[in-house]
Amino acid sequence: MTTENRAHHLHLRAEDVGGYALLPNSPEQVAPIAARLDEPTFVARNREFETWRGSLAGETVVVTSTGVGGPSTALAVEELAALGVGTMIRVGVSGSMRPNTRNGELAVVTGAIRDEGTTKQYLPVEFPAVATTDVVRALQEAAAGQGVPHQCGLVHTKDSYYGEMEPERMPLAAELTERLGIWRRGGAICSEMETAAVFIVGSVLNVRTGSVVMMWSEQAVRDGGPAPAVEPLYDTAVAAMRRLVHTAVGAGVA
Ligand SMILES: O=P(O)(O)O[C@H]1O[C@H](CO)[C@@H](O)[C@H]1O
Ligand SMILES: O=c1cc[nH]c(=O)[nH]1
Repeated sequence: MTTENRAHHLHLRAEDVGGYALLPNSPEQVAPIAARLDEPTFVARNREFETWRGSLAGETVVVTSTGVGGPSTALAVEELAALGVGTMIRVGVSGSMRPNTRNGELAVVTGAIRDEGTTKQYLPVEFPAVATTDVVRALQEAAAGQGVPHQCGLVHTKDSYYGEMEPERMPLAAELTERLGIWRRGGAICSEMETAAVFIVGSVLNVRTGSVVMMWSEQAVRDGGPAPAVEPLYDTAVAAMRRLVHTAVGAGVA
């Protein structure tokens, strides 16, 4: 905490947050997600961390950007948890690892392959990075309820975007390519850069966590074509959070 009782990196105070957080990656994604909450208000910005606050069924929900990758995501989860947030959902974009995935399909993530460095400073690799069951269920029900095509499964979390996109360019080309093949054969459905940190830091701090990521099809990634529309992703994440809030306050799901 800073001298003004603000979290060191997020610049938030305990009274700024409630029990729930949605975690996109980029500051530009925060306001559009917060616009789906009641009474969205800008709260703070420092470095890559921008936070807006709103509410669902009268409960405070914050939307905070995590920045790219494990280190900054771990900071965000740590500081939000210290301020009292107990439920967090990552909301992002990923590259599909399955040939028949449609461009823009969602992945409701059940677990993450820890092919990154941050979480190894929390728990040994034998410890699984898994989502919390009721958050997974809320995300599945929200996607189904909105008619959004989705798959449920494992995500690959890595540190090097270009190591995934252009492994052949790297000195470690053979190893990177082999490992990507291994994750595919093991059943990974897509690849991104933050979910393992959300799940592992969440486990250590006793936070409920989930992750929903939109998948670029392999062809769209290869073509560098336009990104699929993110509205179904944002709608699904907010609808899932609404379900979790309604369950907690004992109201029916709207
Ligand atoms: O679309 P977002 O959520 O930023 O996430 C994906 O895109 C970034 C790389 O371009 C990585 O952070 C990866 O996880
Ligand atoms: O393929 C992709 C697309 C988005 N983000 C990633 O990390 N990988």
